[in-house]
Amino acid sequence: MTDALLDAHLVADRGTFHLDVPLRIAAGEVVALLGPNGAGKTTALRALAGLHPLTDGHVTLAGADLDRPRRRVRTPTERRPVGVVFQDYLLFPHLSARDNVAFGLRRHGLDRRAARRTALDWLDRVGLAEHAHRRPRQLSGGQAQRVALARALAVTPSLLLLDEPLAALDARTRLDTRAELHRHLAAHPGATLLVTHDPLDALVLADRLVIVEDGRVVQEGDAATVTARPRTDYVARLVGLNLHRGKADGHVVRVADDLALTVAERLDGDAFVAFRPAAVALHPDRPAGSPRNTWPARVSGVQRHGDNLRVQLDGPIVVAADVTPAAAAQLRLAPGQPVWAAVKAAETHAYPASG
Ligand SMILES: Nc1ncnc2c1ncn2[C@@H]1O[C@H](COP(=O)(O)OP(=O)(O)OP(=O)(O)O)[C@@H](O)[C@H]1O
Repeated sequence: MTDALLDAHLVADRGTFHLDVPLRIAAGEVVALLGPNGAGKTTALRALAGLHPLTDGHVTLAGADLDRPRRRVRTPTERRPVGVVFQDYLLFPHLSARDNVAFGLRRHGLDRRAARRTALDWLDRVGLAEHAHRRPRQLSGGQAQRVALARALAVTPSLLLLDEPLAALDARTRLDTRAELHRHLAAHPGATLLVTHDPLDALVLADRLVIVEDGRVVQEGDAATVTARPRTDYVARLVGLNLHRGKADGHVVRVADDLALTVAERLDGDAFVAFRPAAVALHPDRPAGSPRNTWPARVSGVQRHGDNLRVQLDGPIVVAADVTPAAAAQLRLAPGQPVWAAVKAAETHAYPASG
Protein backbone atom coordinates (compact mmCIF):
# COMPACT_ATOMS: atom_id res chain seq x y z
CA MET A 1 0.00 0.00 0.00
CA THR A 2 1.73 3.21 -1.12
CA ASP A 3 -1.00 5.76 -0.37
CA ALA A 4 -1.35 5.17 3.38
CA LEU A 5 -3.17 7.92 5.23
CA LEU A 6 -1.82 6.55 8.49
CA ASP A 7 1.78 5.46 8.42
CA ALA A 8 2.87 4.33 11.86
CA HIS A 9 5.53 2.27 13.53
CA LEU A 10 4.45 1.91 17.12
CA VAL A 11 7.32 1.15 19.47
CA ALA A 12 6.28 1.47 23.10
CA ASP A 13 6.96 -0.07 26.50
CA ARG A 14 4.63 -0.89 29.35
CA GLY A 15 6.53 -2.33 32.28
CA THR A 16 8.41 -5.27 30.82
CA PHE A 17 6.04 -5.49 27.83
CA HIS A 18 7.46 -4.28 24.52
CA LEU A 19 5.27 -3.31 21.57
CA ASP A 20 6.74 -3.13 18.07
CA VAL A 21 3.97 -2.87 15.48
CA PRO A 22 4.15 -1.31 12.02
CA LEU A 23 0.73 -0.17 10.83
CA ARG A 24 -0.38 1.48 7.59
CA ILE A 25 -4.00 2.31 6.81
CA ALA A 26 -5.30 3.86 3.59
CA ALA A 27 -7.98 6.57 3.41
CA GLY A 28 -11.38 4.90 3.71
CA GLU A 29 -9.85 1.61 4.87
CA VAL A 30 -10.98 -0.19 8.04
CA VAL A 31 -8.32 -2.31 9.72
CA ALA A 32 -9.10 -4.63 12.63
CA LEU A 33 -6.38 -5.16 15.21
CA LEU A 34 -6.95 -8.58 16.73
CA GLY A 35 -5.03 -10.51 19.32
CA PRO A 36 -5.29 -12.49 22.55
CA ASN A 37 -5.41 -10.84 26.00
CA GLY A 38 -2.29 -8.86 26.72
CA ALA A 39 -1.11 -8.83 23.09
CA GLY A 40 -0.77 -5.05 23.06
CA LYS A 41 -3.93 -3.93 21.21
CA THR A 42 -4.94 -1.31 23.76
CA THR A 43 -1.37 -0.06 24.05
CA ALA A 44 -1.26 0.38 20.26
CA LEU A 45 -4.58 2.25 20.25
CA ARG A 46 -3.54 4.47 23.15
CA ALA A 47 -0.25 5.25 21.42
CA LEU A 48 -2.11 6.36 18.27
CA ALA A 49 -4.44 8.52 20.38
CA GLY A 50 -1.46 10.15 22.10
CA LEU A 51 -2.41 8.62 25.46
CA HIS A 52 0.73 6.47 25.68
CA PRO A 53 4.19 7.70 24.63
CA LEU A 54 6.21 6.03 21.89
CA THR A 55 9.77 5.11 22.79
CA ASP A 56 10.73 4.90 19.11
CA GLY A 57 9.15 4.69 15.67
CA HIS A 58 6.63 7.26 14.44
CA VAL A 59 3.01 8.16 13.82
CA THR A 60 2.46 10.06 10.57
CA LEU A 61 -1.11 10.99 9.66
CA ALA A 62 -2.01 12.66 6.35
CA GLY A 63 1.66 13.49 5.84
CA ALA A 64 2.12 15.20 9.23
CA ASP A 65 4.31 13.72 11.95
CA LEU A 66 2.29 13.42 15.17
CA ASP A 67 4.98 11.45 16.99
CA ARG A 68 8.63 10.89 16.23
CA PRO A 69 10.55 10.46 19.49
CA ARG A 70 13.96 10.64 17.80
CA ARG A 71 13.13 14.18 16.71
CA ARG A 72 11.31 14.92 19.97
CA VAL A 73 8.02 15.33 18.07
CA ARG A 74 4.96 14.62 20.22
CA THR A 75 1.46 15.94 19.61
CA PRO A 76 -0.91 16.10 22.59
CA THR A 77 -4.11 14.08 22.38
CA GLU A 78 -6.41 17.07 21.94
CA ARG A 79 -4.43 18.41 19.00
CA ARG A 80 -4.57 15.18 16.99
CA PRO A 81 -7.07 14.78 14.15
CA VAL A 82 -8.09 11.53 15.80
CA GLY A 83 -11.52 10.40 17.03
CA VAL A 84 -11.78 7.68 19.67
CA VAL A 85 -14.71 5.48 20.70
CA PHE A 86 -13.72 3.84 23.95
CA GLN A 87 -15.06 0.49 25.08
CA ASP A 88 -17.25 2.07 27.79
CA TYR A 89 -17.85 5.18 25.62
CA LEU A 90 -16.68 7.64 28.33
CA LEU A 91 -19.64 9.94 27.84
CA PHE A 92 -19.96 12.83 30.29
CA PRO A 93 -22.83 11.76 32.58
CA HIS A 94 -23.96 15.33 33.33
CA LEU A 95 -24.18 16.40 29.67
CA SER A 96 -26.98 15.65 27.20
CA ALA A 97 -26.28 13.55 24.12
CA ARG A 98 -26.13 16.76 22.09
CA ASP A 99 -23.68 18.43 24.46
CA ASN A 100 -21.51 15.29 24.61
CA VAL A 101 -21.13 15.47 20.84
CA ALA A 102 -20.76 19.27 20.87
CA PHE A 103 -18.00 19.07 23.48
CA GLY A 104 -15.50 17.57 21.05
CA LEU A 105 -16.43 20.12 18.40
CA ARG A 106 -15.91 23.01 20.83
CA ARG A 107 -12.46 21.64 21.61
CA HIS A 108 -11.78 21.72 17.90
CA GLY A 109 -12.53 25.44 17.85
CA LEU A 110 -16.21 25.65 16.82
CA ASP A 111 -18.31 28.27 18.60
CA ARG A 112 -21.16 27.08 20.80
CA ARG A 113 -23.96 27.51 18.24
CA ALA A 114 -22.09 25.88 15.38
CA ALA A 115 -21.01 23.03 17.68
CA ARG A 116 -24.62 22.39 18.77
CA ARG A 117 -25.89 22.52 15.19
CA THR A 118 -23.24 20.08 13.97
CA ALA A 119 -23.86 17.84 17.00
CA LEU A 120 -27.59 17.65 16.17
CA ASP A 121 -26.76 16.87 12.58
CA TRP A 122 -24.55 13.95 13.68
CA LEU A 123 -27.10 12.65 16.17
CA ASP A 124 -29.59 12.70 13.31
CA ARG A 125 -27.20 10.67 11.15
CA VAL A 126 -26.93 7.99 13.83
CA GLY A 127 -30.73 8.02 14.26
CA LEU A 128 -30.82 9.72 17.66
CA ALA A 129 -32.15 13.21 16.85
CA GLU A 130 -35.15 12.75 19.14
CA HIS A 131 -32.91 11.70 22.05
CA ALA A 132 -30.56 14.69 21.78
CA HIS A 133 -31.62 16.12 25.15
CA ARG A 134 -31.17 12.86 27.06
CA ARG A 135 -28.34 12.23 29.48
CA PRO A 136 -26.24 9.06 29.06
CA ARG A 137 -28.04 7.21 31.88
CA GLN A 138 -31.34 7.74 30.02
CA LEU A 139 -29.96 5.97 26.94
CA SER A 140 -29.71 2.26 26.18
CA GLY A 141 -26.28 0.68 25.61
CA GLY A 142 -26.75 0.75 21.85
CA GLN A 143 -27.84 4.40 21.92
CA ALA A 144 -24.88 5.40 24.10
CA GLN A 145 -22.62 3.64 21.61
CA ARG A 146 -24.11 5.70 18.79
CA VAL A 147 -23.60 8.95 20.74
CA ALA A 148 -19.96 7.99 21.27
CA LEU A 149 -19.61 7.24 17.56
CA ALA A 150 -21.26 10.55 16.62
CA ARG A 151 -18.92 12.37 18.99
CA ALA A 152 -15.86 10.71 17.42
CA LEU A 153 -17.01 11.23 13.82
CA ALA A 154 -18.31 14.80 14.26
CA VAL A 155 -14.79 16.24 14.30
CA THR A 156 -14.16 14.57 10.87
CA PRO A 157 -11.04 12.82 12.13
CA SER A 158 -8.37 11.60 9.71
CA LEU A 159 -8.08 8.58 11.98
CA LEU A 160 -10.96 6.92 13.82
CA LEU A 161 -10.05 4.56 16.65
CA LEU A 162 -12.60 2.10 18.01
CA ASP A 163 -11.77 0.08 21.13
CA GLU A 164 -14.03 -2.98 21.36
CA PRO A 165 -16.95 -0.77 20.30
CA LEU A 166 -19.61 -3.49 20.65
CA ALA A 167 -18.28 -5.32 23.70
CA ALA A 168 -20.63 -3.62 26.19
CA LEU A 169 -23.79 -4.58 24.26
CA ASP A 170 -26.07 -7.59 24.61
CA ALA A 171 -26.20 -10.06 21.71
CA ARG A 172 -29.32 -8.67 20.00
CA THR A 173 -28.26 -5.01 20.23
CA ARG A 174 -24.82 -6.05 19.09
CA LEU A 175 -26.20 -7.50 15.88
CA ASP A 176 -28.14 -4.33 14.97
CA THR A 177 -25.38 -1.98 16.09
CA ARG A 178 -22.75 -3.94 14.14
CA ALA A 179 -24.75 -3.54 10.94
CA GLU A 180 -25.22 0.16 11.58
CA LEU A 181 -21.59 0.66 12.50
CA HIS A 182 -20.65 -1.01 9.24
CA ARG A 183 -22.67 1.59 7.36
CA HIS A 184 -20.99 4.50 9.17
CA LEU A 185 -17.50 3.08 8.78
CA ALA A 186 -18.06 2.52 5.07
CA ALA A 187 -18.97 6.21 4.75
CA HIS A 188 -15.99 7.45 6.81
CA PRO A 189 -13.40 8.90 4.43
CA GLY A 190 -10.53 8.71 6.93
CA ALA A 191 -8.58 5.69 8.19
CA THR A 192 -10.22 3.47 10.81
CA LEU A 193 -8.58 1.14 13.33
CA LEU A 194 -10.87 -1.23 15.19
CA VAL A 195 -9.51 -3.08 18.22
CA THR A 196 -11.48 -6.21 18.94
CA HIS A 197 -11.47 -9.69 20.44
CA ASP A 198 -14.44 -10.72 18.38
CA PRO A 199 -13.64 -12.37 15.04
CA LEU A 200 -17.16 -11.65 13.81
CA ASP A 201 -16.77 -7.90 14.39
CA ALA A 202 -13.47 -8.05 12.55
CA LEU A 203 -14.81 -10.05 9.63
CA VAL A 204 -17.94 -7.93 9.21
CA LEU A 205 -16.45 -4.50 9.81
CA ALA A 206 -12.87 -4.61 8.55
CA ASP A 207 -11.27 -4.62 5.11
CA ARG A 208 -8.04 -6.02 6.50
CA LEU A 209 -6.97 -7.84 9.66
CA VAL A 210 -3.73 -7.25 11.55
CA ILE A 211 -3.12 -9.87 14.21
CA VAL A 212 -0.77 -9.15 17.10
CA GLU A 213 0.62 -11.54 19.66
CA ASP A 214 3.04 -10.56 22.39
CA GLY A 215 3.54 -7.08 20.96
CA ARG A 216 4.34 -8.23 17.39
CA VAL A 217 2.36 -8.62 14.17
CA VAL A 218 2.07 -12.36 13.48
CA GLN A 219 -0.20 -12.21 10.44
CA GLU A 220 -2.08 -9.71 8.34
CA GLY A 221 -4.23 -9.72 5.25
CA ASP A 222 -7.83 -9.70 4.14
CA ALA A 223 -10.27 -12.01 5.90
CA ALA A 224 -10.27 -14.60 3.12
CA THR A 225 -6.47 -14.97 3.17
CA VAL A 226 -6.18 -15.06 6.94
CA THR A 227 -8.99 -17.56 7.41
CA ALA A 228 -7.72 -19.79 4.60
CA ARG A 229 -4.13 -19.83 5.81
CA PRO A 230 -3.78 -19.19 9.55
CA ARG A 231 -0.17 -18.97 10.69
CA THR A 232 -0.46 -19.26 14.47
CA ASP A 233 -2.54 -21.30 16.93
CA TYR A 234 -4.37 -18.16 18.01
CA VAL A 235 -5.40 -17.32 14.44
CA ALA A 236 -6.39 -20.93 13.79
CA ARG A 237 -8.61 -20.97 16.89
CA LEU A 238 -10.04 -17.60 15.89
CA VAL A 239 -11.22 -19.01 12.59
CA GLY A 240 -12.13 -22.36 14.10
CA LEU A 241 -9.44 -24.61 12.63
CA ASN A 242 -6.94 -27.13 13.93
CA LEU A 243 -3.45 -26.08 12.85
CA HIS A 244 -0.23 -28.08 12.92
CA ARG A 245 3.22 -27.30 11.68
CA GLY A 246 5.54 -29.93 10.29
CA LYS A 247 7.92 -31.05 7.55
CA ALA A 248 6.36 -31.90 4.21
CA ASP A 249 7.65 -34.46 1.74
CA GLY A 250 5.26 -34.83 -1.16
CA HIS A 251 1.78 -35.60 0.12
CA VAL A 252 2.96 -36.38 3.65
CA VAL A 253 3.54 -33.83 6.42
CA ARG A 254 5.26 -35.06 9.59
CA VAL A 255 3.53 -33.11 12.39
CA ALA A 256 4.93 -35.11 15.36
CA ASP A 257 7.63 -37.72 15.90
CA ASP A 258 5.03 -40.45 15.71
CA LEU A 259 2.48 -38.90 13.36
CA ALA A 260 2.65 -38.03 9.66
CA LEU A 261 -0.52 -36.76 7.97
CA THR A 262 -1.35 -37.45 4.33
CA VAL A 263 -2.60 -34.28 2.67
CA ALA A 264 -4.19 -33.41 -0.66
CA GLU A 265 -1.51 -30.90 -1.69
CA ARG A 266 2.04 -31.77 -2.72
CA LEU A 267 4.63 -29.77 -0.73
CA ASP A 268 8.23 -29.80 0.44
CA GLY A 269 9.83 -28.35 3.56
CA ASP A 270 8.18 -26.44 6.44
CA ALA A 271 4.40 -26.58 6.09
CA PHE A 272 1.15 -25.98 7.95
CA VAL A 273 -1.72 -28.47 7.92
CA ALA A 274 -5.16 -27.09 8.82
CA PHE A 275 -8.46 -28.95 9.23
CA ARG A 276 -11.87 -28.24 10.73
CA PRO A 277 -12.88 -29.82 14.05
CA ALA A 278 -15.90 -31.27 12.22
CA ALA A 279 -13.51 -33.13 9.89
CA VAL A 280 -12.13 -35.16 12.80
CA ALA A 281 -13.97 -38.45 13.28
CA LEU A 282 -13.69 -40.31 16.59
CA HIS A 283 -13.77 -44.10 16.96
CA PRO A 284 -13.67 -46.31 20.03
CA ASP A 285 -11.21 -48.66 18.29
CA ARG A 286 -8.70 -48.34 15.52
CA PRO A 287 -10.76 -47.86 12.33
CA ALA A 288 -10.31 -50.74 9.91
CA GLY A 289 -9.77 -50.28 6.19
CA SER A 290 -8.56 -46.69 6.36
CA PRO A 291 -4.96 -46.74 7.53
CA ARG A 292 -4.23 -43.10 6.66
CA ASN A 293 -4.44 -40.26 9.15
CA THR A 294 -5.60 -42.17 12.20
CA TRP A 295 -3.95 -41.85 15.57
CA PRO A 296 -4.59 -42.83 19.16
CA ALA A 297 -5.71 -39.92 21.35
CA ARG A 298 -7.11 -39.23 24.79
CA VAL A 299 -10.07 -36.98 25.60
CA SER A 300 -8.94 -34.00 27.67
CA GLY A 301 -12.20 -32.03 27.67
CA VAL A 302 -15.73 -31.86 26.27
CA GLN A 303 -17.77 -28.64 25.83
CA ARG A 304 -20.99 -27.66 24.12
CA HIS A 305 -20.40 -26.05 20.75
CA GLY A 306 -23.58 -24.92 19.02
CA ASP A 307 -25.67 -28.03 18.41
CA ASN A 308 -22.63 -30.29 18.76
CA LEU A 309 -19.97 -31.08 21.31
CA ARG A 310 -16.39 -29.95 20.95
CA VAL A 311 -13.97 -32.58 22.17
CA GLN A 312 -10.39 -31.65 23.08
CA LEU A 313 -7.90 -34.42 22.40
CA ASP A 314 -4.35 -35.00 23.63
CA GLY A 315 -2.00 -37.36 21.85
CA PRO A 316 0.75 -36.94 19.29
CA ILE A 317 -0.98 -33.65 18.39
CA VAL A 318 -3.52 -31.55 20.31
CA VAL A 319 -6.73 -31.44 18.31
CA ALA A 320 -10.35 -30.25 18.63
CA ALA A 321 -13.06 -32.55 17.21
CA ASP A 322 -16.76 -31.71 16.81
CA VAL A 323 -19.16 -34.59 17.31
CA THR A 324 -22.92 -34.83 17.56
CA PRO A 325 -24.42 -35.44 21.03
CA ALA A 326 -25.57 -38.86 19.76
CA ALA A 327 -22.05 -39.82 18.68
CA ALA A 328 -20.66 -38.54 21.99
CA ALA A 329 -23.16 -40.70 23.90
CA GLN A 330 -22.28 -43.74 21.80
CA LEU A 331 -18.58 -43.19 22.40
CA ARG A 332 -19.29 -42.51 26.10
CA LEU A 333 -16.89 -39.58 25.89
CA ALA A 334 -15.38 -38.56 29.19
CA PRO A 335 -12.11 -36.87 30.15
CA GLY A 336 -9.19 -39.29 30.11
CA GLN A 337 -10.89 -41.76 27.80
CA PRO A 338 -8.77 -43.23 24.98
CA VAL A 339 -10.19 -42.94 21.42
CA TRP A 340 -8.95 -43.12 17.85
CA ALA A 341 -9.03 -39.94 15.78
CA ALA A 342 -9.19 -39.92 11.99
CA VAL A 343 -9.17 -37.20 9.36
CA LYS A 344 -9.38 -37.70 5.60
CA ALA A 345 -6.61 -36.24 3.43
CA ALA A 346 -9.26 -34.47 1.35
CA GLU A 347 -10.46 -32.66 4.51
CA THR A 348 -7.03 -31.17 5.21
CA HIS A 349 -5.49 -28.05 3.77
CA ALA A 350 -1.68 -27.87 3.63
CA TYR A 351 0.36 -24.80 2.71
CA PRO A 352 3.96 -23.63 3.03
CA ALA A 353 4.98 -22.20 6.42
CA SER A 354 7.40 -19.76 4.84
CA GLY A 355 6.40 -16.67 2.87
N1 LIG B 1 -0.43 -0.57 33.79
C1 LIG B 1 0.43 -1.48 33.31
N2 LIG B 1 1.64 -1.63 33.86
C2 LIG B 1 2.52 -2.53 33.38
N3 LIG B 1 2.25 -3.35 32.37
C3 LIG B 1 1.06 -3.25 31.80
C4 LIG B 1 0.07 -2.32 32.24
N4 LIG B 1 -1.00 -2.48 31.48
C5 LIG B 1 -0.72 -3.44 30.59
N5 LIG B 1 0.51 -3.91 30.78
C6 LIG B 1 1.18 -4.96 30.01
O1 LIG B 1 1.10 -4.60 28.65
C7 LIG B 1 0.73 -5.70 27.88
C8 LIG B 1 -0.21 -5.24 26.77
O2 LIG B 1 -1.43 -4.83 27.35
P1 LIG B 1 -2.63 -4.33 26.46
O3 LIG B 1 -3.67 -3.83 27.40
O4 LIG B 1 -2.12 -3.39 25.42
O5 LIG B 1 -3.08 -5.66 25.75
P2 LIG B 1 -4.43 -5.97 25.00
O6 LIG B 1 -4.05 -6.71 23.77
O7 LIG B 1 -5.21 -4.72 24.81
O8 LIG B 1 -5.13 -6.93 26.01
P3 LIG B 1 -6.70 -7.13 26.35
O9 LIG B 1 -7.25 -7.82 25.17
O10 LIG B 1 -6.65 -8.00 27.55
O11 LIG B 1 -7.29 -5.78 26.60
C9 LIG B 1 0.12 -6.73 28.80
O12 LIG B 1 0.68 -7.99 28.52
C10 LIG B 1 0.50 -6.29 30.18
O13 LIG B 1 1.47 -7.20 30.67
